[in-house]
Order: sequence, then C-alpha cells, then structure tokens
Amino acid sequence: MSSTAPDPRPAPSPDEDGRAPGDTAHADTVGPGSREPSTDRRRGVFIAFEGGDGAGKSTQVRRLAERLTAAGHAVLTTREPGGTPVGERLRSLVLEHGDVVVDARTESLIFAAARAAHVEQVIRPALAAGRDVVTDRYVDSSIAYQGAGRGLGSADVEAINAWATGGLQPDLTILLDVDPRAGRDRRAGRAPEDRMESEPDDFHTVIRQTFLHRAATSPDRYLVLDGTLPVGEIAARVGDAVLRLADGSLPDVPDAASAAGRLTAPPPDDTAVIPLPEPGAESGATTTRAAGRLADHR
Ligand SMILES: Nc1ncnc2c1ncn2[C@@H]1O[C@H](COP(=O)(O)OP(=O)(O)O)[C@@H](O)[C@H]1O
Ligand SMILES: Cc1cn([C@H]2C[C@H](O)[C@@H](COP(=O)(O)OP(=O)(O)O)O2)c(=O)[nH]c1=O
Repeated sequence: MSSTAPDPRPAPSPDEDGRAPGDTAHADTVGPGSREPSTDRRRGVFIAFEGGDGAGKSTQVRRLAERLTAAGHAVLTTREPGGTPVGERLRSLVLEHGDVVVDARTESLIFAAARAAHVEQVIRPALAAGRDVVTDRYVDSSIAYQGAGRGLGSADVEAINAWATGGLQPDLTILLDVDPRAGRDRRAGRAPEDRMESEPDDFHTVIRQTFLHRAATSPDRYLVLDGTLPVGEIAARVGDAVLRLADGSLPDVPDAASAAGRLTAPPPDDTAVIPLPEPGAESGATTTRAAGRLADHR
C-alpha cells in the first residue's frame, strides 16, 4: 500500500477482473448481468478473506466474485478499512505515513468506526437484498493487528467490534496463510509500504499466529489455505467451499441492536502465541482447517 488516498494499490493484473475491492471508495457490485437478488433465499452469504499483507487476499476476492457471478449469484466485493466514503477517509488516517500521531487505542477505534459504517451502509443492506458479500478483511484483522500486534489484547478489541458490527459475523472466513517475509517479497517493487506494512517481521509474525489461533478455535467458521499454492488452486478450493455454503440454509443475520452488539463483559483473551514452523517447513502443504494447520506447526 502506498500512502495516497483513497486506493493507491497497484492496478489488478490483466488476468483479473480489473477491479480492486471497494474501488471508487464504495463497495462494488460484480456482474451487472447477473441474476436479480433472490426472493427465495433470505439473504446472501457473507465471506471474509483474512491473512497477512501480500497473502493474496485481493486476488482471491476477485476470483471468488467471478466464480459466484458465473454461478448466477449477485455479488458485492468490498474491503476494509474502506468500503464507504467515511471509511476511505478513516483509512487514510490509519494507513498513511505522516505527522498525525495515531496511538494504538485510537487506531483500534478508527478501524472499528470504519467497520461500523461499512456494516451499516454496505454489508447489511447487500445481504438483505440477497447479494453475496465478499470482503477483503473484517473483524479478525483488528483482533490480529490491534489486539495482538499493538498489544491491546483480543478481548477489548473483540468487544468494541461486536458493538460496531451489531454482532455480524461472516458465514465463512477464508484465511490465506503465508510467511510474512514471503508476503513482503511479493510486494517488493510495488507501492511503498503503508504504516502497517512497514512494521518489522516480528509484528507480522504475531499477527500470523493470531489468525491461525482464531481459526483453530472455531474451525467450522474458517477455511485455512496455504497462500503459497498456485492462484488457481486456491481459487478452486475457495469457490467450491463457498458455493457449498451458499447452497445450504443460512442463519438469520443478527439485528444491529442484538445482545451480541452490546458492550458487555468481554470474552476471555484468546491471543495465545502459537509456535510457527521452521522456515520452509510448510512448503507445498495444504491444510483446509485451522486445527490441522496448527498441528502442522507443532
Ligand atoms: N497464490 C499466489 N502465488 C503467487 N503470487 C501470488 C499469489 N496470490 C497473489 N499473488 C501475488 O502476490 C501479490 C500480492 O497479492 P494480493 O492479492 O494483492 O495480496 P493481499 O491483498 O493479500 O495483499 C500480487 O502481486 C499477486 O499477484
Ligand atoms: C481492517 C484492518 C486492517 N488493518 C491493516 C492491515 C493492513 O496492513 C492494512 C490494510 O491495508 P490493505 O492494503 O488493504 O491490506 P493488504 O496489504 O492486505 O492488501 O490495514 C488493521 O490493522 N486493522 C484492521 O482492522
């Protein structure tokens, strides 16, 4: 990421659909010719991609949108921080280098504020209209980067985000796992590093551990994939999993004022540190559930 607003990322490569999630500071509906939002299903499916910087999330967001669109779904792709005009402005506050001092708690609240707008203005309406929503990052990024990376602890970060989102959770979170150094290498020579990306490898290693740990504690809500696999192979696995999910019945979206969205006693802290494999130990490995992924790391 570079330091210019609103979306300084390099243009997508030619084999992709030419759109960055959240382009033009708004979420983007893919597939103008796709079906009208269904009337026979209550809502669309909500998918989040998570992982370190350079893990391949944006690439896979686009690939999944193409697959869902081809299957006749109406799809909305979006990203965090951003996805709304206010979110894009908040994005520049926390990602640009500059003379504005943003301490850890402020940073956490800014990400949560951008997310509140994103959920209220974009995600909930799209799901209610029967659109599938695919977001590049969501609450887990705050738990990993602010909770663990900045040392705020997962419990408080989880609590403010439960309130910000009214308890809205993805139906499935796809975690693309790559060694932070590999992610950094992938970005080399592209846009200048933003505030987060320029943090040292140790910071990004803790973030990776936190994502993996969260996935391991709720394996039914996560699909964990080795982000070093070929793009097409990851896309195929993701598409298969999401289409299976979308074909099934989905639980109701919690109301914004539901108990899950109230600031109550926080859940127990779960930012345990998980040992990582030695460099190179995971090469070629494919593990689709976090528990298995973590087993690989022991
Ligand atoms: N599975 C993959 N294998 C090799 N390179 C990849 C893979 N997925 C993405 N890339 C490349 O890595 C870089 C970062 O990918 P991107 O999707 O922008 O990651 P993120 O959104 O997680 O930061 C891009 O140059 C992209 O083409
Ligand atoms: C959504 C979110 C992102 N971030 C960070 C992660 C990324 O470094 C940055 C978003 O930058 P972005 O360029 O969108 O991510 P990526 O490099 O993965 O393509 O913001 C947080 O620290 N907390 C959050 O809640």
